[in-house]
Amino acid sequence: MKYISTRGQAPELSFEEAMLTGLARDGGLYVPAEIPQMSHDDIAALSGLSYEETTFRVMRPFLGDCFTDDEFRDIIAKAYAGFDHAAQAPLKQLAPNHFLLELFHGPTLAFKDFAMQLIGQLFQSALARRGERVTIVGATSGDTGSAAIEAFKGLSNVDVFILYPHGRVSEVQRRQMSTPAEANVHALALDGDFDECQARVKDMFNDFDFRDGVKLAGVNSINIARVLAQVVYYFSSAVSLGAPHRKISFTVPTGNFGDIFAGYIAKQMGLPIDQLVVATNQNDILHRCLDGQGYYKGETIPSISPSMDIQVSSNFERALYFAYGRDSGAVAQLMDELASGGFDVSQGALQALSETYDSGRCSEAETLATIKAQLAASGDLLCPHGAIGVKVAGEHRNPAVPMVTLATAHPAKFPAAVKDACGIHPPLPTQMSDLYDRSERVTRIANDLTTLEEHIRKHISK
Ligand SMILES: Cc1ncc(COP(=O)(O)O)c(C=O)c1O
Ligand SMILES: N[C@@H](CCOP(=O)(O)O)C(=O)O
Repeated sequence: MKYISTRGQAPELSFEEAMLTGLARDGGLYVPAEIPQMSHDDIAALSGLSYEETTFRVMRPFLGDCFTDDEFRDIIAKAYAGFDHAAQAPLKQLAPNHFLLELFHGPTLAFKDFAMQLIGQLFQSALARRGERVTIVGATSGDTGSAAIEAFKGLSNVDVFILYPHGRVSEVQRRQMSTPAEANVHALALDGDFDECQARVKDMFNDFDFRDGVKLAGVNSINIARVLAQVVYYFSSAVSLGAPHRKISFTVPTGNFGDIFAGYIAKQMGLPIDQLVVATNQNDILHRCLDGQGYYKGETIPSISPSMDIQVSSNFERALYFAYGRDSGAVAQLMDELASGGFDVSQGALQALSETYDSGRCSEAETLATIKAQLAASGDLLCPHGAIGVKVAGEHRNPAVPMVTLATAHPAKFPAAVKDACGIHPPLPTQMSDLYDRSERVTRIANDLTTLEEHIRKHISK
């Protein structure tokens, strides 16, 4: 199994190499050269299996010969042992044929734990075998950072630096990043927005002296292993609702496009997905683009769903790569145009995108109203991101096809917005009930590449 860059100018890599590399050296993103197929019978055979066994069967073909079956099973078992629900990703019925996929039962209460816990184990195993160490640098609008810190804290062969936009994450998200005491994890509050955090991370990858000097690795969804781990819950949820014998639709609260792109891969593998609906907040660049208005960056407006306050949606590059028929030259050209403001999508590619994705947008007022209405209707308390999914799903779904909306975070991560919506202050689960009492360790830092690189060089373990 080989991985190739969306921009076509970087070496082909194995799964393990792609995972440890992060961004391709031509600035592109790795994708599988071929997408493994699961037959109708392979999918039917997932029925009744544990989440761990489903992970093994869905992900195994992507790994090639990088890990043995026994190693991979052991890694999966460790990754999902800390989830607080026996089903890891349980489904709840919200309304007839509308289901909520709860992805917030991991240690940091967001869907990021599914991939991050797994790649934390994969990194440890690969680095120990190779006798190597890496410096992980990540950008976060709140959830990737906390999940990465949780997964990698205390490891001797990894230093982790997480850039988050100062003042633009929830207090719970910030504290999850700033309170771990382990010396190998570092929360950096950048003077800028998420897009600037992500741009500086990509700048560091594109500065080869720095990249090679500190042995840079990435755990954002630029890392294909992150996305592949997220493919699994599309299979587990669809099968428990009757796939492959019937079609299932999904609505995904979307920002950096990693989660919904995992749904696209599941569909390409053979999962009978009817609709894949992109749900955006007021930062609706993806919705406008899928609506045929081109991909043009605007100002990011802070919202009550801060994790989705994104204009430069990194994985959209992967979606474009497939929509342009794997034309890496065309993708490279679009990404050049994006650097100077934006681009129009060709008619053919737009047609391909619209055959795969539907999209909708949810305003701030609609998000609040959905939290309140869902609580009244079914007793379920949604986080603002999940609420955006529920609202957009309601507008797009075909009532004859089961719709699964992804609940990407626990409401307790965004208590102020939830309280505003319905008057309830969702309590933190007991394992983190003292989060507000723990002391914080954050470095405020300028949005400047040289300053960041100096800071990282100075603080990596020697
Ligand atoms: C809670 C939450 N919901 C939705 C998203 C959007 O997911 P993606 O960036 O994979 O589109 C994020 C951020 O990634 C998030 O943290
Ligand atoms: N919403 C994300 C943004 C980064 O996304 P990623 O999937 O590329 O890591 C966050 O919470 O940080």
